[in-house]
Order: sequence, then C-alpha cells, then structure tokens
Amino acid sequence: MSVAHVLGYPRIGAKRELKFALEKYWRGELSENDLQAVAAALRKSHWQAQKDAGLDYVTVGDFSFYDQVLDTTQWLGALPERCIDQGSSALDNYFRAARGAAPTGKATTASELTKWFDTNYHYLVPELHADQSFHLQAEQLLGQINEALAQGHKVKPVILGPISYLYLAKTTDNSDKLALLGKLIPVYRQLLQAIEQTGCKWIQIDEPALVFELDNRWQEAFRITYKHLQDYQIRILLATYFDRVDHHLPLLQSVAVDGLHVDAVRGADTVQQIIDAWPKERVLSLGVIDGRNIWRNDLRASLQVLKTAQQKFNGRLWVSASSSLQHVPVDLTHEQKLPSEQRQWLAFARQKLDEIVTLSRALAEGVEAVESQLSESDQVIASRRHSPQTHRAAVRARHAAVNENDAKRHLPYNKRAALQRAALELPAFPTTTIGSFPQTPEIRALRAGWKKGQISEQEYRQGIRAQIADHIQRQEALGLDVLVHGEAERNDMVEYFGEQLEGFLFTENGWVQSYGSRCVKPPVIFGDVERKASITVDWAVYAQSLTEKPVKGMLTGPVTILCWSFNRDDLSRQAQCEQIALALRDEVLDLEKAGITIIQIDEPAIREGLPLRKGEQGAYLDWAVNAFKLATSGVADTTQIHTHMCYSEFNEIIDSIAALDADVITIETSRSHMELLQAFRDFAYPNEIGPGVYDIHSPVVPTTEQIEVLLEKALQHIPQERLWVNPDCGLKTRAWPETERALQAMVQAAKRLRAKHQPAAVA
Ligand SMILES: Nc1nc2c(c(=O)[nH]1)N[C@@H](CNc1ccc(C(=O)N[C@@H](CCC(=O)N[C@@H](CCC(=O)N[C@@H](CCC(=O)O)C(=O)O)C(=O)O)C(=O)O)cc1)CN2
Ligand code: MET
Ligand SMILES: [Zn+2]
Repeated sequence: MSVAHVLGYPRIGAKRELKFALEKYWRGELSENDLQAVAAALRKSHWQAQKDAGLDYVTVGDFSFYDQVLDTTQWLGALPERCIDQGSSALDNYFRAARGAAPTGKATTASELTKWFDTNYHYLVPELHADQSFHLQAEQLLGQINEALAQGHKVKPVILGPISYLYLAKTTDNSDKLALLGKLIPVYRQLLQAIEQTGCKWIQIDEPALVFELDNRWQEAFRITYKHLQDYQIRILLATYFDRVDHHLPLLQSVAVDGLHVDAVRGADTVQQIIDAWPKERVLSLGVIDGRNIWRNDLRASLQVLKTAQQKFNGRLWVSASSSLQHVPVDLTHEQKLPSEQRQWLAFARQKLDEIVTLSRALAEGVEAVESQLSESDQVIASRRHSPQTHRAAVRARHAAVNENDAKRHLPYNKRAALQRAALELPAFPTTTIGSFPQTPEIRALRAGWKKGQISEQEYRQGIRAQIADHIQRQEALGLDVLVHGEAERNDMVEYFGEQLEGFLFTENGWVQSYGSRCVKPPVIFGDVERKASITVDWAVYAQSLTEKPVKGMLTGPVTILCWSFNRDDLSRQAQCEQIALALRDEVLDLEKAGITIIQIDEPAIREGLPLRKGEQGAYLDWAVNAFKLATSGVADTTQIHTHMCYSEFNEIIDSIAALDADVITIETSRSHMELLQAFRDFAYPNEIGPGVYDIHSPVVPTTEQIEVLLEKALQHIPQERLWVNPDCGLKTRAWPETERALQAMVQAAKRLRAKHQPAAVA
C-alpha cells in the first residue's frame, strides 16, 4: 500500500466559478451567503474529484477566497488593524486587507502583494510589528474540515507552517520577525489540538521556505518550532516544494515530524540522497508529478524512482505532485480546440490526479495492473520527443549566429539621453501610463464575439481601432505627456504574444489563479519560436496617427514571456528565452521603422524567474539580462527604450536591472511606499525612473496630495531630471471612472511638482 495524495488542488474552478462569484460579491450583486454557497460547492466538487480519482486523502485548507497566506494571517488573528471595521463582517475585514475595499465598512490601503516564490501567483505580505499579538480564529478552516468529514472523506488538512509564514512576512517597524516566534507557536499548538479533535490523523504543514539556504538563526527557529509542535497525536507531514532541500537534510532529520514531502521534479537529482538519508520508519512523500507544468508524466521513469524508494519505505512511501496543483489549469477535458497530436501531450490538475493514482497502484498491485496507462504514457512521450513540429532549422541557425554586439546599444545612456531629450521635448517630470487601459466588458464582448465567429475579423479590428481612438482622446484630455494605445487588442500581455508566435500552443480554459479573482491562461511553448509577421505595428501606427504626442510602442519582454508560459522540458530555458528575444527584436525594429520613437518592453517577471537557490542565480541573471538586450539593442540611440517591472522584491537584483540599460524604467513601489527607491539610490542607478505613484490593484482613488507626497519622497532618491510620473502598473483591471480620476490626480501632482521645482518650466 502506498498513499496517493496532493498538496493542494486549484480552487478557482474549471470555469472560474469562484472568480465570477467574488467579483459579483464585491460589486454588491451577490450576498455573503450566496458567495459561501458557491465556495462550498467548489470545495465539494474538488474533494469529490480527488476521491473519484482514487486518492487516499482529500486535502482540506487549500481553498481560499483570495490567498492562502492571507488566510493564515486571518486564522492567526493578525489582520492589520486598519482593515478591521467593527460594523462589518469578518469576510469583509479579510477583503479589505486583500484589496482595500469591501461591500461593507470603510476603505483603507490594501496589504502589499508580492510573488509567491518563483511562481506567477501573488500572496499578501503579512504586516507584523514588535508588539503583535496572535489569537486563534480558525473557524473557517475547522468548518471546512468538518464539511469534508461530513461528506464522508478521509481528510488531510493543510496549513502554512510558522517558519515560512514568518519568512514571508514583513515587520512594519523593522523589528526582528523571529522575535515573534514565541507568540506564534502557541497559536499553532492550539490549532493542532483543535484539528486533532476533529479526528484527522495527518496534517500537512507547508514549509516551502526550506528551499532557501536559511541562516543559523532561522535553522534554530525551525528546530525549536517543530519541537513544540510534536506533542500531539496528529501526525505531521512536513511539505517542501519548488526546489531541492538536500542542503537541509540534517536539520530535517533533527525534528520529530512523521513525514516529509519533497519536490522530486525540481529536486530530481537529490531524490536518491533523500531516500538514503530519511529514516525508514517515517513517511516519505515523493512529488514525482510536476505541479508546475502541464506535460504528461513519463510514468515509467517516475515508477523507477518510486520503486527505489519503496524498497526502503514500503507502505510509508507516499506518491504526489511536486507542489500544490494550484499552479496548473484545472481540467484538460474542457479543451476541444487543441490539435490532437499536441493535446495528448498534456495533463492538467484533474489528469494529474489520475497519474498519481496510477503510480501508487503500480506500487501496490504491480505494473501489470496499470499496463495500459503505462504504455499510453510511453506512446505520448515518444510522440512529443519525435514530433517534427518542435524543431525549426532557421531558428536554430539564427540563434547559433548571435554575437555579443547584438546585445549592445551604440552609445552609453548619458549620451543617448541627451539625443532623446532633444528629439522628444518632454516637460520635466513627464507623465505616462504603463500600457493597458480598462479591459471593459465591451472590449471583452467584442473579442468573445470574434473568437466565437459572431463578428468578422474586420469588424473586430474596427472595434479595437475605435477603442484606441477613445484611449488617445482621453489621454489628450487628461494632459498626459507620453501616450499609449491601451492594449485593448490583448487578452493578456503574454498569451497575446503566444497566440501570434510560432512554437506556442494556447488553451480555451487553461486558467491559473494569479491573485485574488484574477487568472491567466499561460500559453505553452512546445517548439522553436519564430515570428511570422509583425504583431503590434499596425495598432501602434494607428494610435500615433491620432496625436502629436509620442505614443509608446508596447511589447512584453522575452523573460516575461518565458516565465508566464509553460515551458518545454527538452530545451534549456535560456535557449527558449533567446529564441523569443530574437522574434521580439524584429518587432522592435519594425516599430522603429514605422516611426515609433519610444518602445516599452515589459519585464515584470524578471525577478520571478530567479532561481530560488543563490548558487544558480548569477547564471540566470546573465542570460535574462542578455535576452532583454538582444531584444532591444538593435535600435538607434535616439529611440527611447522603456521597461516596466512590478510585484517583486527588486532590491537584490538592482545591478541586473541597471545592466538592462533601458533608458527608462517604470516600477512598482506604491504598496511598499517607495521603500524600493532606497536601493536605486544606494546603487546610484544611472538611468531614468518612474516609480509608481499609486496602486492600480486597488479600486481606491488616490488624491493629488498623496501622490505629491510620494513624488517628494522619490525626489530624495532620484534627481529630478531623471524622474517620471506614472501609476505602478497597467490599468486593465480598473474601470474608467476611477482610472480617469486617479490619472487626473497624477497629472495634477506632476504639475505641482513642476511649479515647485522648476518654476521656469511652467511659465
Ligand atoms: N500573464 C500575466 N501574468 C501576470 C500579469 C499579467 O498581466 N499577465 N500581471 C501581474 C498581475 N496579474 C494579473 C493577472 C491577470 C489579470 C487579468 O485581468 N486577468 C483577467 C483575464 C484576462 C483575459 O485573458 N481575458 C480574456 C478572456 C476574457 C473573459 O473572461 N471572457 C469571458 C467572456 C466575456 C464576454 O463574453 O463578454 C469568459 O471567457 O467567460 C480576454 O480579454 O479575451 C481576469 O482574470 O479576468 C490581471 C493581472 C502579474 N502576472
Ligand atoms: C504586469 S505588467 C503590465 C504591463 C502592461 N504593459 C500593462 O500595462 O498592462
Ligand atoms: Zn506591471
């Protein structure tokens, strides 16, 4: 017998039921009861899917209305005080921390949103302080456990562990996070006790922070914590994921947990070492099915690994996916338009459940019991390996011929800046936006109609042109200095390029949660990447034809396209990224040729692609920076290259950001109140910067005064001739009324700054 289980299942729903219910609730169109009913129905169906597939446990606690880290903050009774409005429900307090506003209660600033490890999922950063108190408020989690038990399931609850929770938190007073451990542990103990009373035999405690090289203090904290959590009957499965953990083996062995889960995909090279070292009387859970990618598993190869482990662990070997399945789409059965050859190469969350069960059955009953599944797996693995669709000779040849001059601008920044200043004639503190404007229901309906064949391509293009004209007009009226076309033609900044480039597959329903109710459909890189025809030039040229002001060309960068797609596993990430960079290089040059003088190449994912382990980071940063430069360096020195980044901790990669040598970077800093700029100053960042002056992920509209204060703060770090004024990200998730009010405030703040700091310029 070997146990089949998952660390977590997608919660958003195969048809994004949770997204639509949440957004209705926030708009005041759905009651809390009805929202709770949608949530309960989703949980029920997800547990049933796990049971139907034949898993031995259903995982409970992976559901969330917004984010699992925020859920942890809530059951720890540690929501920021400003979010708690006595007159409003617990759920609305929670939503205020997530997004600043909720149907009841007074709006406030939301908590900071940042990347969850190296994924495109975002979590809400816990805001703690030295005299923080914690008190157990786990009614929601306990309720869900009882709900699953009542449905007849064998339940394994999951919670985020105290070490990872603290590791991912920040203290608002700069006090020592670890000093809070003593207050945190008792609450975790109370929770374990409460869960034990529900009758559960196992609890999964996630400690993904163990993939980092923790210093001695953190290691000691880990040891102490788990010493205090061992007093209960309930058994602890300590789950690590997203990378190898061999560097912490002695530490892991030193704590009295009953089981350990490791990522056997990212940590494949270290699995044998783990098998050898982990005590045989404890459980070992091997995540052999990839929780981060959509390729069908090579079941025979996985079985090989599992069998080695089985010799030692027997029934104490558990089979799982490498990480929670929340990072892959829900169900391949909803994909009807994929080419059949390629469709059979894929497995989404639901299909991965079957793969896990097949492997565990092979261990329990022998390979004969699952021979048909194994031979089907052999066949699809071979089909993908030998497909002529994946290899393009011209792409390979061009890639091989790249040389280092291809990734260099001609003149250094200061010389380019002088030329650009003369050519562009922008005012001091130039105002701009990040690219997208509200993706209104009208735009979505237009695209949906075109995709369903209800309107013609020509009608669709006409409709998008009307949107562009409207966007230009609104920007002129607002008095912005550098305009954008608004990205109405893009369903998403990565998927759109995936649809236009050769070598990509895209799905109809392959949704993955990005944050809260927001989802993405990552395209799939399956073959060599090539650009058939220009992608954005017509739209940009049309927009520029409507105004005297410069319109920024708008592209997504090679690293971001790589990071926000599912990648092939038969070619290095570096090579995939460089192929994309060469395709984009052609697009950049076509834009320039068409008269576009400012081109923005967004790289919001550059930090996210950073390997979690320090030793591997340098090599990544080198090729990532190089790919950006390969895409952007073909232009004349008078052409101004912008880039944009958001929702990550950029401090530690500031030198690589500078090495991109973009003329202007617009960057998210508003939710962290410009904390980031210190790093730009300390590093003496040489080029121009537009620190985001308001948070576009919250519906709350900033005032001119608030923006002015932030800009004054920015001026302490950035010389005024290099300071731009812009929101902190694109505006596609916002509605027009709040967008226009916010941009009005922003333009007003820029004017006040000009008057204050450059009186001559306003005369
Ligand atoms: N890939 C990616 N990652 C990213 C970002 C990003 O922009 N892209 N931004 C950062 C933050 N993340 C974000 C992720 C998603 C969204 C977002 O707005 N997503 C949209 C979906 C965008 C999309 O693909 N829209 C499609 C499909 C629209 C849709 O839902 N259509 C309806 C039908 C509409 C109708 O009939 O009227 C449906 O399918 O049900 C389109 O425009 O064509 C959403 O969840 O609502 C925003 C920010 C970091 N990571
Ligand atoms: C997540 S970064 C978004 C950049 C893109 N140009 C936009 O404005 O939406
Ligand atoms: Zn952004």
